[in-house]
Amino acid sequence: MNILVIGTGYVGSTTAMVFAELGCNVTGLDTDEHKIQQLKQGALHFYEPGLEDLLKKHVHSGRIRFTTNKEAAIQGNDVIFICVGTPSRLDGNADLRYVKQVAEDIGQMMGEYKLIITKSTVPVGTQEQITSWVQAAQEKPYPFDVASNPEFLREGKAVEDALNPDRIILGSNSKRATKLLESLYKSVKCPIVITTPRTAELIKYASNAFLATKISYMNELARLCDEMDINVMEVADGMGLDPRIGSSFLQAGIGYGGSCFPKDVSALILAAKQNNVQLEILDKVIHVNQTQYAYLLDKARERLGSFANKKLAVLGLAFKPDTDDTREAPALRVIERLLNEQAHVTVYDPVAKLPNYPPYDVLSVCADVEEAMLDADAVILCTEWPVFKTINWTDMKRLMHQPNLFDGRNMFDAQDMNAMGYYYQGIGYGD
Ligand SMILES: NC(=O)c1ccc[n+]([C@@H]2O[C@H](COP(=O)([O-])OP(=O)(O)OC[C@H]3O[C@@H](n4cnc5c(N)ncnc54)[C@H](O)[C@@H]3O)[C@@H](O)[C@H]2O)c1
Ligand SMILES: O=c1ccn([C@@H]2O[C@H](COP(=O)(O)OP(=O)(O)O[C@H]3O[C@H](CO)[C@@H](O)[C@H](O)[C@H]3O)[C@@H](O)[C@H]2O)c(=O)[nH]1
Repeated sequence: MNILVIGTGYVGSTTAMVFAELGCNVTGLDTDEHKIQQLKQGALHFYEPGLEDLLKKHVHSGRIRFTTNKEAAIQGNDVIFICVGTPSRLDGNADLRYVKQVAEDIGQMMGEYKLIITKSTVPVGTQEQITSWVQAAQEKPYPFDVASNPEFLREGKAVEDALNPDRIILGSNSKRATKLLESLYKSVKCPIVITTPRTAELIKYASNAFLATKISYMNELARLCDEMDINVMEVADGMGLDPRIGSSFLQAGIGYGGSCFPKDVSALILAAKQNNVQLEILDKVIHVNQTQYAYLLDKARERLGSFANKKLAVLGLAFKPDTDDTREAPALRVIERLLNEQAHVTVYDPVAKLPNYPPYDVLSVCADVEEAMLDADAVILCTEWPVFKTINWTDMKRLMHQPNLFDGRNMFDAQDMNAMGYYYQGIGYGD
């Protein structure tokens, strides 16, 4: 089967790879000439373990090709996956301008039947909107279907998640589309849920919001654990053994970030408001998340007296390990606050770069952990990169001005760090 994937970011590139692995001929289309040039060489324009190797394999075998030529790409493929971004607008709603552009392009350029499938995360009702955008752009009424097939991959684990999904959600109200979609996914071994497009769209938001809720619940519980002198990780271990609760997403820390949870929780709250329903739990989920980084900084400020003229080393910029993505990363909020309070800030991340806009553009990422920690009054650890476990913390202590470690990801054992002479504070470790 010939497949067109529109948008070659995290989701688009991964989707292209999945269908090439399933034996389809895939075309990846993007408006960004630079990304397409890189992809044509088999080089990925973002960091995602394992994905580049698979892309290279399929680019070299000719299973995947990349282009910026919309017309040829749309006319040459009957199955089209929309994988463009749906960022937050200022009011918190999803910005559908890229999806609309793609729908209009398809409407204008199609010359025969197309199955249009939305993988981007889009609000309930978008399938109907896409249908009307395509129709409005058509010169002749060629037949088409629009289906919803939300994506559930995690950054850093995109290959694993996309090749072995927990479930495939197919939202379709056309028999022809459902049949085509089922045949596309026939060799994937996981439950396939066939439902309406609106239900599929809501399943995506409801899933992300639920996971975000688990995290904020644990983060709030961690604050209680600090007061009660209880280790929140032991509480999580005990809770997680109950299969009704499950052991994943119970890790307390400095809060969730990324390109999905923050925007999707806000978009769901707004969608509910527009339907006269207030999702009060989710309002609190956001509040806890937005104050969690400050909770860790309060502990650090208390210890140091103030941040003014102190040297603070921030370890980890990415919103989670194994990605270079810093969208909504808690580390950025930490850095901004520290700079506002006149601290000298150094930063180290093994992969991610600092944004090139204020206030971050005054800093640069250190070449190594040693450079970041030299003469530091404290370390604020924001991302649990495995490489931080391999640091020789005893040697590092000698480099520091004061051995204070504030661990926003609960990576280390408090007793071990204390034994090495560190003043150590995690989140929800007790005192
Ligand atoms: N990143 C994730 O882990 C993830 C996981 C599941 C779902 N999603 C959802 O999938 C969607 C895409 O996310 P992403 O992280 O891959 O986005 P991204 O920003 O990394 O990539 C989007 C790509 O679309 C391209 N694009 C924009 N307009 C275009 C157009 N008119 N024609 C062709 N290409 C165009 C951009 O140049 C960019 O390369 C979003 O809705 C997101 O919420 C993301
Ligand atoms: O117990 C936990 C688990 C995660 N996080 C944080 O939560 C954020 C999101 O992590 P994760 O969900 O692993 O990464 P994403 O790539 O954002 O993936 C989420 O968002 C994607 C985009 O919608 C979905 O496809 C995925 O299913 C969903 O997990 C990160 O900042 C993590 O540090 C915690 O603080 N504690």
